Amino acid sequence: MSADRTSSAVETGLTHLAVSLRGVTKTYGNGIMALGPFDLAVRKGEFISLLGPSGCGKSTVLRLIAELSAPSSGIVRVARHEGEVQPGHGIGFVFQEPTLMPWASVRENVRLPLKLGGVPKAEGRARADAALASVGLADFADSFPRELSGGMKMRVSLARALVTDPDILLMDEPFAALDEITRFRLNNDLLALWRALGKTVIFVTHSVFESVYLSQRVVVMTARPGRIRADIRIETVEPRGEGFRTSAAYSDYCRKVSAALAPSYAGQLTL
Ligand SMILES: Nc1ncnc2c1ncn2[C@@H]1O[C@H](COP(=O)(O)OP(=O)(O)OP(=O)(O)O)[C@@H](O)[C@H]1O
Repeated sequence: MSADRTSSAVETGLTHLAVSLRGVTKTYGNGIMALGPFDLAVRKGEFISLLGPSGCGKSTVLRLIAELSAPSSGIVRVARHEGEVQPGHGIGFVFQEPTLMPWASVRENVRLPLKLGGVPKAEGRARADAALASVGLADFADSFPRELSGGMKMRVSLARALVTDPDILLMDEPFAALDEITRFRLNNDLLALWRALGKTVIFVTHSVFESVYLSQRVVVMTARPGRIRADIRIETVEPRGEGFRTSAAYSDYCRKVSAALAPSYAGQLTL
């Protein structure tokens, strides 16, 4: 079966949902069964994290949603705007590596998706500058990637994903390579952006702490083939900030998520 994608949210039956995966499996050409059966429903505007052991299929889930890969069985549905025709159009993807073009300015890196989409240059530059401003890099549009820190490069990557104004942001371990202070700052900035822009975010991470801090729901997966082991709602006073990181509720959620991730280690987690 192939992904089921039609041109409007009403037709896909996804009135309140941004993404729906039902009975989805994925077996790669080499015979590895990466996923499933896997079921997931993500509400519009929701921030969820996928957490699970290495190789359990987290990136595979993102690739299926972005239509970079087709399911072996089951149905993948993604809500679309009326009139949206190109696959992946309403989706922004951020990877662990910023993958910037070293020869191009920051502005031109961010403008790339618009350039590929045929948006006129002046409009593209204005939109790239606005996206850069939204991630705090208004003053770096004319810089080159080699002049930026790791955290700033990741901000550029985020701006490039946001520049097309996607409804859904897929983030595959975006902050894993950054030092902890930079990571915490980017966590807070991402939350502020999410609150301001109302995007649906599906965030892959290996970090229990990061998943609990960021998400409204943490979806814990089993080892390959990945299935859902636990779906844990994180409820706290919003907007959450640094106070949440040091709260008893945060520690309790981290323990709960760790217990779901690796039941045998749960008792050893000290915070
Ligand atoms: N294109 C591919 N061809 C063959 N096997 C693949 C392909 N992509 C992924 N796999 C395999 O499928 C499994 C799931 O991979 P995936 O990258 O989705 O896991 P993951 O949970 O994101 O892993 P990690 O946490 O290590 O990044 C792994 O065993 C991987 O080796």
